[in-house]
Amino acid sequence: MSTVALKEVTKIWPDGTTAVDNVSLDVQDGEFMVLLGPSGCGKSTVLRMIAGLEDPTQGDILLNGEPVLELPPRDRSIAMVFQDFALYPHMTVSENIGFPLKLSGIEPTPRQERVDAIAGALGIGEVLARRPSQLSGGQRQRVAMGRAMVRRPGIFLMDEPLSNLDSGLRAELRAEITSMTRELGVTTMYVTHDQAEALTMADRVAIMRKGVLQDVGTPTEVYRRPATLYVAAFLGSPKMNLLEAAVYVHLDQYIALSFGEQTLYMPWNDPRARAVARYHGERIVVGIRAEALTPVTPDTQGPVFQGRIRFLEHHGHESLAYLDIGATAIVVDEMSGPVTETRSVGGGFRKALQRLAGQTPEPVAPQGRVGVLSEVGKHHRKPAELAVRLAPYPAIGPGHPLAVSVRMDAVHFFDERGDRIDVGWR
Ligand SMILES: Nc1ncnc2c1ncn2[C@@H]1O[C@H](COP(=O)(O)OP(=O)(O)OP(=O)(O)O)[C@@H](O)[C@H]1O
Repeated sequence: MSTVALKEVTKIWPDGTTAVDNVSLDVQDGEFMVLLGPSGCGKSTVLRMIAGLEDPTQGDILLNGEPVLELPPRDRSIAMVFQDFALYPHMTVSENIGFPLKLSGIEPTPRQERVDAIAGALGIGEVLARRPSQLSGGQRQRVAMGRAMVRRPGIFLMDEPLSNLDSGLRAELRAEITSMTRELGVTTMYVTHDQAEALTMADRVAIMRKGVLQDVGTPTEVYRRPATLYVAAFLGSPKMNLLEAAVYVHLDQYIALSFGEQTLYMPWNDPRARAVARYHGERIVVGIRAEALTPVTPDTQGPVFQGRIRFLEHHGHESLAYLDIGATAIVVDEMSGPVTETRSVGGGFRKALQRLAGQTPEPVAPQGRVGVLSEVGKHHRKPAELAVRLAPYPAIGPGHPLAVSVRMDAVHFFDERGDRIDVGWR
């Protein structure tokens, strides 16, 4: 059995950089856990601390339930593969893979049997007699993995092992790595900044930003129900549409979400209504993926945006239309956090709120809190270009009006800090 547990682990470098900030994470026996996040978010530091190559500043690391911070790397039953792996150039593939076994004193015959088995599993059985210089990049990476796996470690750590390979080979090796680790039942932690890699390979994904763990879940969970605005913005292609909306509650009837020129209504019996109602008179971020938008005829009733196509992108199997709907988009900056807006849009919302307030006998637009989003979140704003999926090469083009219906049950809500509003949602 091999499990990994990080307990409130923090790593602060001597220059004061906080690379990992209070991260707690449990990896189950045999699980394939992917650490996902942009460059510099602390993924490699997490792996290196588990391997024993760095010490945490605070917190504890447990392997199989036992604290290991006092254990040197060689006693942790861990194998690690990096992006920049080094093979011994003067040794054959077979000797490279078998080298760790030789070091531990395993006799030539059982050693060769294990080398042959792992080389077969990795599809490099034919090149065992070659030297590294006679291999392709993909074959070399397989040899590096073979060398790491041959000692049958309890835990396998991989740090962007495919990033030097071309995209075809990456896809091929992805499938091989996951099937190999599952077959061997080895607990794996895999670092990548590539969301496609994460979503296709992982049993669970842990998403990091600036040292902070943002979300942990199965690929379906983090994609369908992102815990934070950051995760919502990071996952998916095209990116989730993130629109700023003013919330106005008509008690026991519905909640109006005003996007400036257009309004969507959430019925009061929607399970998320009470959570969203707490933001009455405030601005929130509404996330809508392209797949939750369906082109409809302009006179369609219900939750519909009326827009005009600003531009089209053709992707062969589909086209993406980007619609101007008179709304404001929130742009989450991946690395440095949300940045200050460059264009004032507060007036639009205030007007919208006033308009909404006019519809009710008791106007309540708490001005003090309207604007919190720009002050606290400091998100970057721009006119929204609503991404909508269309059939390939549609007959309509830029300037054409287009109405899209919104699947309200697939809409996400985030507060000004970027936290999901409907808690207890998974
Ligand atoms: N030895 C070091 N001394 C000081 N700062 C460091 C050191 N190693 C890493 N850092 C910093 O710690 C932060 C996290 O780095 P880390 O390598 O863990 O990120 P990462 O998510 O793995 O990035 P990448 O995908 O680019 O490898 C970064 O700000 C990095 O500059």
